Amino acid sequence: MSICIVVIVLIGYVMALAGVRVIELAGLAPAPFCGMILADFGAKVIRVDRTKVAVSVDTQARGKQSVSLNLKSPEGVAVLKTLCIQSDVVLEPFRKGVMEKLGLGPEELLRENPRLIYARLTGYGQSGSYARAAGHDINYLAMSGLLSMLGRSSEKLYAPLNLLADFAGGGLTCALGIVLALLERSRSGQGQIIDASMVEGAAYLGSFVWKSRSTGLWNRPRGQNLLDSGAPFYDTYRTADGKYMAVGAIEPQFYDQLIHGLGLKAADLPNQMSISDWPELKRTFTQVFAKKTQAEWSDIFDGTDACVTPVLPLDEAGLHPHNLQRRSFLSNAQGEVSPKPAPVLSRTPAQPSMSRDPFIGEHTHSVLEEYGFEPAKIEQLVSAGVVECNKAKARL
Ligand SMILES: C[C@H](CCC[C@@H](C)[C@H]1CC[C@H]2[C@@H]3[C@H](O)C[C@@H]4C[C@H](O)CC[C@]4(C)[C@H]3C[C@H](O)[C@]12C)C(=O)SCCNC(=O)CCNC(=O)[C@H](O)C(C)(C)COP(=O)(O)OP(=O)(O)OC[C@H]1O[C@@H](n2cnc3c(N)ncnc32)[C@H](O)[C@@H]1OP(=O)(O)O
Repeated sequence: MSICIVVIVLIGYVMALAGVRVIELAGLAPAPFCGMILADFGAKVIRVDRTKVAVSVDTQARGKQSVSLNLKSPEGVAVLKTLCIQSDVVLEPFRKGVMEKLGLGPEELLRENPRLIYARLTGYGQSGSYARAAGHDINYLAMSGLLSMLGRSSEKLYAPLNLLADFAGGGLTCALGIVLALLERSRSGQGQIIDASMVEGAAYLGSFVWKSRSTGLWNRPRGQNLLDSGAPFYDTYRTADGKYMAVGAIEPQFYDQLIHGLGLKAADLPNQMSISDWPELKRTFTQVFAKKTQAEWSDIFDGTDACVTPVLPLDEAGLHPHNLQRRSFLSNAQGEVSPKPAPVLSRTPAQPSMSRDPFIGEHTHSVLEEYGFEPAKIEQLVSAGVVECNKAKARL
């Protein structure tokens, strides 16, 4: 309690998710992101790691605590139950059926804690013939329909990193589900189960594509439409120094500014929306952009409405004046740079931890004590190999 007061005094406000207790079972990429979002906005997130593992693959552990627990032992299962009974959210990233096999399915846990929000983040969801199949982002994106639209004309399909299914359709969508369930619980007093399928999350993210098909926006083959790199005014261009500019000059008034900035004359060019002329116009833009460096083009287009921006590599994004002004990126105690949590809430913005990520099992002892385990019981669990405690000092 006193620590809580000190924190509030230091930061001056209570974060949106303060007081929310989350148990995150360690997973690959989407669930760790979901847990990090919740931690950034004030939730207490305890990641449950396996025992006998030295290094975590969780690169999104900001603000989390780590408990190292062997769920293959009945005592380990009992410990997890105790943690979940006193928590608001459990987040599990396993294949369908894994939690039930451990005796930790939603029926068991909700029976013991009816206020629990039981979030299940999987690729294919909890039902359907693929529910138990292994998969990764690219598979989920493929099944969502969206991957078929990603890629340039006459090139093969391309998954844009593992951003769309794992993180947008997966971790972020699951976090939305958790926040919605918390909001609803404040009225009903009841928890519920969240079935977050990355196929469906990614598909939902693409609602614009589905619902704009009748407009003709996607009528042409892949890579030849307005927003899929078909249009010359919505694409990237290489500059004289091998860097790139991004062009998004869709509306006529912005397109005029693009043409002006490029030093071209509208009268010498085909109409902006003459699709048959797009390949030729693209060649013209390509030649023009290749004549100046990225910095020179930025000077020309900065301060205009041409919708032209430099394509920044990760290590330059945080140094751009606009991003610096908004402090869009942060640097933690290790000097590691990463994006600040978004969006920004006016009264209670996220206050991400600046500390290093937890070592596996670093908080086993303190968390178990906090959740009511006597020191002698903790020692017994350690001796039996049910939990592992990793003393941070030994690692420094
Ligand atoms: C494209 C992305 C994935 C990218 C991941 C990469 C970023 C990383 C993958 C490997 C990493 C590298 C590697 O670790 C080596 C280095 C380590 C170093 O520390 C860092 C550098 C590394 C090079 C490192 C770098 C990177 O981190 C990597 C390259 C994705 O798409 S992620 C999305 C995947 N899909 C899902 O999450 C959907 C839902 N889940 C599933 O479908 C399955 O879980 C999945 C992912 C298919 C895995 O299936 P698997 O058979 O392995 O597991 P499950 O069936 O779910 O069962 C889990 C079993 O584990 C037991 N268990 C869980 N917790 C505990 C515990 N505490 N104690 C005991 N046992 C536990 C559980 O009971 C299950 O057991 P059973 O099988 O017996 O039922």
